[in-house]
Amino acid sequence: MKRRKMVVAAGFCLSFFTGTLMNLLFIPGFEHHGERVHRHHHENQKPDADAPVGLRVDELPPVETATVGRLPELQRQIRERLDEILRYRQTRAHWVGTGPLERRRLMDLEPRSEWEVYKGIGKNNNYEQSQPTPAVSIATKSHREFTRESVLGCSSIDNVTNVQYLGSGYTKAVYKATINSSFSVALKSVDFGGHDMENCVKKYGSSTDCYKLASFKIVKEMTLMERLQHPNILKLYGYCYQDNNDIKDTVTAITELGSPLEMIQLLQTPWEERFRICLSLMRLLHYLARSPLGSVTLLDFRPRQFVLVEGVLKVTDLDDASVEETPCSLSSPSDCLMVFPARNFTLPCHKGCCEGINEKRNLYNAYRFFFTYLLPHSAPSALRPLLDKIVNSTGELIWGTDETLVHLEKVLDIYRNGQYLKNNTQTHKAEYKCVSEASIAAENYRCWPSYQHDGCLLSVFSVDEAIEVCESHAQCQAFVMTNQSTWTGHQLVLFKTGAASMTTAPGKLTYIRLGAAES
Ligand SMILES: Nc1ncnc2c1ncn2[C@@H]1O[C@H](COP(=O)(O)OP(=O)(O)OP(=O)(O)O)[C@@H](O)[C@H]1O
Repeated sequence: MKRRKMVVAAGFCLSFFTGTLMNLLFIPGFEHHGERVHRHHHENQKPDADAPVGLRVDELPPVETATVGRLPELQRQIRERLDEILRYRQTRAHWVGTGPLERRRLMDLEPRSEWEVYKGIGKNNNYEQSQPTPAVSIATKSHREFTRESVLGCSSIDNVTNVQYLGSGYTKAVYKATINSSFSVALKSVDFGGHDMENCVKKYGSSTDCYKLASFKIVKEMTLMERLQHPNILKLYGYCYQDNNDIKDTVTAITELGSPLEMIQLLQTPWEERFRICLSLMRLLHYLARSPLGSVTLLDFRPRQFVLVEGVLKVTDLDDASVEETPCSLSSPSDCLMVFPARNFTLPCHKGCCEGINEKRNLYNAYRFFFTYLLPHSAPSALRPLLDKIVNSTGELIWGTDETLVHLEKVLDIYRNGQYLKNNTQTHKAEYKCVSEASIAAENYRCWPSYQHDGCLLSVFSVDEAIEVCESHAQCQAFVMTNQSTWTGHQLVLFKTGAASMTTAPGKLTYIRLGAAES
């Protein structure tokens, strides 16, 4: 009990700290740059920078400090957000899971007052009492075992260590924390000092209600994480409701931990890794186009909405996801106009809805934020025509997610099987001597794009490809076939300027260019 209070206090301090940090870091124009189409948008949502023309976007009224008579409006917004969450939870047609959160959900949806329904959403107090989290076993279990068997709750985050601030956006603050000294998670909560809370309190003067509105974004995100199960959607491990000093029932989502996507850094990583990100993204969009909840669009598609987990791209920010179809009438073609900064598209109106608008918006955003930068750049030359076709077809919205994914999977297949290599009939200029169980300790040189900062570590399909690479580098006199491989099964090879520092190394093979210094 005492410890819980301390954690609550710590949580409050963290929120305060984040808020202060965000205030210090606030730069005008920091807001969103994704487009937005949503019938329930209102002034407490993030501002639209390039919302599509012709689609229904509410006007954002100026922020006012006068709060008198405005609370019913705030209540309406809370109600709308709650209704949206309930819609996601009530879509039973494609019901997939039977996890503990969902079992709680069925109990939670018994008709009660609005406040009770709110408090019931995702609240796991009963679950915690009936099935205490086996804290001791956490240390010995893998993520998969761990999350399949248990849902994390307040008791799991009571004694977290290594708490580190990861980032924050308009509404939420995210921290990295270690549970039981062994299991790293991300903790997401409402940022008390964030723009969302600050603007709302300024306008409506009720921190309790503003918190409720903001926390529904986290509840929506948790609901979607639970309903949309896919390897490229961040896993929800659990959640905790606890009383804060001022506000009752503050919610913390406990999710899989990732690392923020740094586009500049990505441009410097090997093509194979960048291709992996694009393929992960496409697999995600393919799933979202026909998800159990319908066709889901990510209204805010900036790279910062995604994180990397062991090289795999996963979406983390789902509070701007929407399954709403855009209504249209045949007499008004502009209803289905999608406006992006560089170009516009008009989609067909079919049975009162803009056909495939959610899927197409995701695809074009994948093109403009990811594919153009990450796909063709420094790809194996034999794959360039295929990759260019993928980039062009998504940029023109010629293909849907099905076809785009088929083409990306085909690229993966060609790459995995080494079919991108030129016919190996060509003879190599030099002869190489193979020394088994050996490696070269020093004699490194730098190359680009290397998997290692201070050496030339590249992935190859075969020894022949390694020889080709070595012959294309003026410094290369030897190379070590390591026993490590990349996600495609390609082998990692360390290229060297010589073999003077050769040592015994089980499992590794060293190739020395004949005529190179060996002593
Ligand atoms: N699971 C995670 N692992 C690592 N970092 C994360 C994780 N979730 C979020 N982040 C980081 O925290 C930041 C804020 O999280 P999030 O996007 O959910 O907040 P938000 O308030 O909805 O932000 P936005 O204004 O972009 O919508 C993200 O940009 C991301 O860099």
